[in-house]
Amino acid sequence: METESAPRSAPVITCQEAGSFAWSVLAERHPALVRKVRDATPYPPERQRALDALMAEVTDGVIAPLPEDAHGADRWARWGEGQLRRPWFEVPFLWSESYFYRRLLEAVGYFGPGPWQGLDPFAPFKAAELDGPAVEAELAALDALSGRPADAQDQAMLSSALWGNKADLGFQISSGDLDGKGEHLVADDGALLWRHLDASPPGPVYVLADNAGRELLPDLLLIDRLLHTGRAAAVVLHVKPYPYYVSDATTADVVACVRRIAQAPGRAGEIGARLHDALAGGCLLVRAHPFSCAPLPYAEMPPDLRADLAQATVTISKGDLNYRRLVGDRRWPATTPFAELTAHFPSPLLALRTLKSDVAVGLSESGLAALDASGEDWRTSGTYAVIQFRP
Ligand SMILES: O=P(O)(O)OC[C@@]1(O)O[C@H](CO)[C@@H](O)[C@@H]1O
Repeated sequence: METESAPRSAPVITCQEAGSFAWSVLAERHPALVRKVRDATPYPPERQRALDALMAEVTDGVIAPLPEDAHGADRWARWGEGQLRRPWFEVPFLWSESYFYRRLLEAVGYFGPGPWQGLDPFAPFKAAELDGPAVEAELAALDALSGRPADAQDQAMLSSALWGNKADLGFQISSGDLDGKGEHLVADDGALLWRHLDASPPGPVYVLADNAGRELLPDLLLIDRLLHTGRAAAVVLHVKPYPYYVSDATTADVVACVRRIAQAPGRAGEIGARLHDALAGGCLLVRAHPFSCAPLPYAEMPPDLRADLAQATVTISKGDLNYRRLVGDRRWPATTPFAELTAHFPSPLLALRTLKSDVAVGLSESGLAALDASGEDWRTSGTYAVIQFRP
């Protein structure tokens, strides 16, 4: 039985159960991703052999450490204590999925030395998304928005940043769905964010970024709104230090998105110019901390990152993976309070997340009952979302 002093616990999610969502990621999504990476970039035979070896290891082998001289090998040896040399499907899902991306980069020679160093294996997918017609239409819609009342503009920016999270390329590999039909917000603390910001002296707002392209574009529009309305004195955007989870944003992706917005006509172009100036002037700061690609929950963040985030008026966390890392990738009862599981976080916190994995918390009893009665895969379909705030 839970007592007041005993911290909550719940089983950690692993990939062991055949047919489970986590199992499908390792058994199906990752092989499909490796095929796509090979189709998109003509890697030479030795790189392809390394990819084959990785896939064989995931299926039949045990988790091998990185070579001793590999980029971040020490860090990964530390993060891997208790997980290395075990079968891939037995270790925590959060850990195996994250390490898979690190090993994929090793296989394609991303960290070098050598001629393939620095080539983002996911860049072709990210670029195609940014060049697509949907982006043009989304940016053009900003012209009509500028005539709306200020609070409607706030809401629209928050909502776009939330639903932009559906635009995750890893998710599309298995679902093929990005049309936005049947979306439902099952927890909405959006008003609490605006109230919190309006009641606080303008300080730094932190954003834990998720995907590039069609998610990062609305994130940047929201960032501009926070800066332009004076609610944020500065914004600190935490991105990934290297390509990760297919479409996760790196500094290069931020620059590409700001360029794309600035090239658009009308209001979007104006916002793009402001974002360019905010970056150049130091009001919009980009950080790429190694822990952003760690296979661990945020409760275990290192002291330097904790001290950085503690300065935030509020931290806005984007996406499913960040959410799993915030609350812990466990089979929590879905009514477990969000505030309780995120009490470890060093600043007020807002999570914008579409549900794309088994973790769900902070739901009401009645909301949960309705979701369970829907007969849908509501935890993983990407059509349900939450906006959850913890002061
Ligand atoms: O963090 P994001 O981009 O919202 O989602 C990442 C994701 O696609 O990856 C995992 C499975 O691969 C799931 O947690 C989730 O569906």
